[in-house]
Amino acid sequence: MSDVLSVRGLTVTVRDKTLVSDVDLTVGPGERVGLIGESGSGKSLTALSVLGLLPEDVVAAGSVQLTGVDHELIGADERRMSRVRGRHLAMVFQEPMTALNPTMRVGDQIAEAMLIHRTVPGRRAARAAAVELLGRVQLPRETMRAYPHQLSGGQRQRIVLALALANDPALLICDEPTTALDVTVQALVLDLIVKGVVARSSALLFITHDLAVVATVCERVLVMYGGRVVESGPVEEVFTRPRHRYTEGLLAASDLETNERRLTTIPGNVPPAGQFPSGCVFRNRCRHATDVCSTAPSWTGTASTGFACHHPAEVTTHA
Ligand SMILES: Nc1ncnc2c1ncn2[C@@H]1O[C@H](COP(=O)(O)OP(=O)(O)OP(=O)(O)O)[C@@H](O)[C@H]1O
Repeated sequence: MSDVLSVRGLTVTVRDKTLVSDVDLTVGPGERVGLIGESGSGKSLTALSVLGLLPEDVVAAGSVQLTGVDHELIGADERRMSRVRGRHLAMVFQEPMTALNPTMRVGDQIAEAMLIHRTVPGRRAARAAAVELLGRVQLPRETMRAYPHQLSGGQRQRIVLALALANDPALLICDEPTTALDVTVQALVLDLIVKGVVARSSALLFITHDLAVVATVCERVLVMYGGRVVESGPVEEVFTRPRHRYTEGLLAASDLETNERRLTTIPGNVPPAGQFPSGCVFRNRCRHATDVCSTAPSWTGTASTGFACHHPAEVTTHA
């Protein structure tokens, strides 16, 4: 099957300064791809180029193709891009308030997103679908009547996720979606993002500087440095056998343990990397990332039955 997103030779410039150079990037159907790199490495500009949301003085060149859209996205005018965004391509940014209308009830905002793109037959169906979407992000029906300011940061980000997924986009782009959230709700929002894209077979491009999050959420990763992609590959491969010196440094500076190191520290019935059941969203990491499981690991299970991480707060089964 052909790629959902295909970025070829993307270069971003401001006046005579090149900020992103010759980036190639693909995301396959249903694939979850991470884009990592230090601050200023060009991750957000790459995403904004795909979304057609670059600031006025910043110019993108190259090619961006999206499945289901029969025109080139680079250089497409705002009229065309507004038909693509929210329908074929959706996004969740760091700050949920920037994506929400403060004067409108959130139920109406979700319903409106479907009505604008005519993916539902009418207002009644849109409201019913909005209630269902709220349920999928674990918010009660009553949330329909809430205004954004009446909700917590985590609840708002779940509304933004419901909005983003409302029209079953082929691709969801998340740029640091949990960075501004309290650590206690970060894991829940990440889990809902993964469940949301898996349920819809949507592809995911996930931007973060947090390697533990990439290991939890993504299957493949691209590493950016100085506006270029310097390394890419399956997450386990890049994180255990980095080829580029910058990736090595990034790993060393993070609190992410390599599979090898972690497996030697985890007692019990944990198999070597690569033997985890295919389709296991969290692979050999629990959703609590390194904080709890690497210091007090407690894994049980076998390759045939799946694995469970027994965290005090909850049990995550990896099947
Ligand atoms: N409008 C602009 N004009 C000039 N330079 C810009 C503009 N926007 C971004 N840049 C520069 O482009 C480079 C890449 O920025 P970008 O926001 O893509 O980085 P990033 O990897 O997403 O970083 P972060 O993780 O901090 O968000 C940075 O050096 C930034 O200062």
